[in-house]
Amino acid sequence: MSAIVRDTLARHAPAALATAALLLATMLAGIGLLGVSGAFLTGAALSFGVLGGYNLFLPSAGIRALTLARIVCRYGEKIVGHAATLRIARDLRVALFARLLALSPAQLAGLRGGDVLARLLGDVDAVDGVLVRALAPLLALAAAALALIGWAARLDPVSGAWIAGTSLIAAALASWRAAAGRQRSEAALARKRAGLRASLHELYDGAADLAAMDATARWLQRLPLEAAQLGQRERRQRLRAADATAMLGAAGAIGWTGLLWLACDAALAGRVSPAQAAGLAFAALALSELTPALALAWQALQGARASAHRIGAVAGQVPVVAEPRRPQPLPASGELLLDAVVFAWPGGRRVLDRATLRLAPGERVAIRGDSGVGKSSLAALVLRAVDPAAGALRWSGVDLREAALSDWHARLAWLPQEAPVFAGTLADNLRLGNPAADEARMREALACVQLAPWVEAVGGLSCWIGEGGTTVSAGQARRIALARALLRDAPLLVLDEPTEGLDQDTADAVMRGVAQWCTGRSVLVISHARLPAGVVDRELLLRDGTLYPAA
Ligand SMILES: Nc1ncnc2c1ncn2[C@@H]1O[C@H](COP(=O)(O)OP(=O)(O)OP(=O)(O)O)[C@@H](O)[C@H]1O
Repeated sequence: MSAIVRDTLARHAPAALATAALLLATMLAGIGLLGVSGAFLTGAALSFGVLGGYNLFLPSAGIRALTLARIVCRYGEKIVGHAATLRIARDLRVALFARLLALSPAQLAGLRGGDVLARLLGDVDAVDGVLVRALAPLLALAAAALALIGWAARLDPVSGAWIAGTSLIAAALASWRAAAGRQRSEAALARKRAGLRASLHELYDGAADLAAMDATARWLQRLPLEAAQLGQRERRQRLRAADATAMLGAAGAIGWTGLLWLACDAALAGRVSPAQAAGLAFAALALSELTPALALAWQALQGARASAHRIGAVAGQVPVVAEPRRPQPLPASGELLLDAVVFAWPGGRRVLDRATLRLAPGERVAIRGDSGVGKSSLAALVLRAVDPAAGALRWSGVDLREAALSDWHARLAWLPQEAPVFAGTLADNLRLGNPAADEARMREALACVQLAPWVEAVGGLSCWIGEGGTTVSAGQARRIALARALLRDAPLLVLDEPTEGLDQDTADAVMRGVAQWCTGRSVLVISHARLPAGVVDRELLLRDGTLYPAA
């Protein structure tokens, strides 16, 4: 089982035990209720007409007490169990999300976006219910069976042995039905669910492109097929659960018929009173009614194990960028040095080969180079999304591998190549860069990226922007993301293609504004475009993994 699932469940073990205890109390109250009722009715019927021959009050008080206890315990079990389930879901999602964040994009590259979402939602759902749907019922049922066996054995050892034997057979039947190939089929089911979710996610994400390519119909054809396959598997699972339940029900009925015969025999032989024999038979009946739940509990356990495995497959990855044991303090500002850096993506060619760059405090440097030459890879190294194979990146002499990631990221503002625009107001989007930025500062940043007239036209900073920037043009979205990066109060800015998609005049005006805004801060600009004079202090060309002064 994955460590984050094990640790999360272990943290909630007291709640799990409380749930199992309440469920056990509910079961015992139910068993006792039927047993006492059976004994009461039989005793009362047999003493009919005998004045003062039967004490009606004690059993009827017992019945009332057990009824009340059953209701209260059931209520308590629901409250405690569901609260624990929700807390487990919360903790697991947070822990898994934190693990996902620590992984480099390359480590998640093998997973479809929808699949990651499926692990965060569907698989966590399957695991969080393991207490209420599987562990608590299994524990409580075992304890209730033991309690009944103990009581029955004291009353009549033959009946006790019979209940013990039939309970063992029921448990063996349930685990046999759960074991054979079940783990594999639950894993396949979880994979199919994730696959369908991922396809839907991609359909939604790429709807415009699919429509433009006239490929929507072809894509849509896949969905019913995937849904049908999933439906088929789920039906098969349900049938298996139904047949295991029926099997357990039949075993329980046969076992109970045998017990009825044994109880009558014990009464006739005078080993127990008729009322006790009836109590025994009815209590065993209550237990046999509970045993079919074993099948569902086993199935929930297997489903949770398969999902825990899927969560572990993602969460168990070791982040390629490790945090140092004893982080070195990082100066607030300083020189960035790429010192003979060598880097290759896993399985790829050397993208950087002893690349060296010295970026003095307040200096602005542009890096140019052909597409695919490694400019964004260099930015990934600066961000420490990955670490170099040889050489080092240093900030004021401190190797970045020796510093805490959060400390380093606090010194950075980054505009990625595919910067997202989030659903919310323009102000919400800008404050992601700097939560303390006031309206005047945000307006200045927008003016710097040549968006001031547009902001007035759309009604100000409270203008709503759709998810992915659906209500703004690509160039506007790019500039909103750039303004967000500018607002961040960091000594080093890394801007990856800041003017992509802009016309030359606007691009030049934006870059002049950026240069002015960033006076005193270090800037690393990755750009295909020629920058206007004065925007950067130096231009470098990345070729064959090495940085050269640009001509
Ligand atoms: N996450 C990644 N995993 C594996 N390989 C990658 C990854 N990112 C980039 N690469 C590879 O590294 C090489 C350099 O890519 P990079 O994105 O750094 O180039 P670039 O100069 O920024 O290109 P462009 O100007 O087109 O954005 C390419 O061959 C690319 O396929």
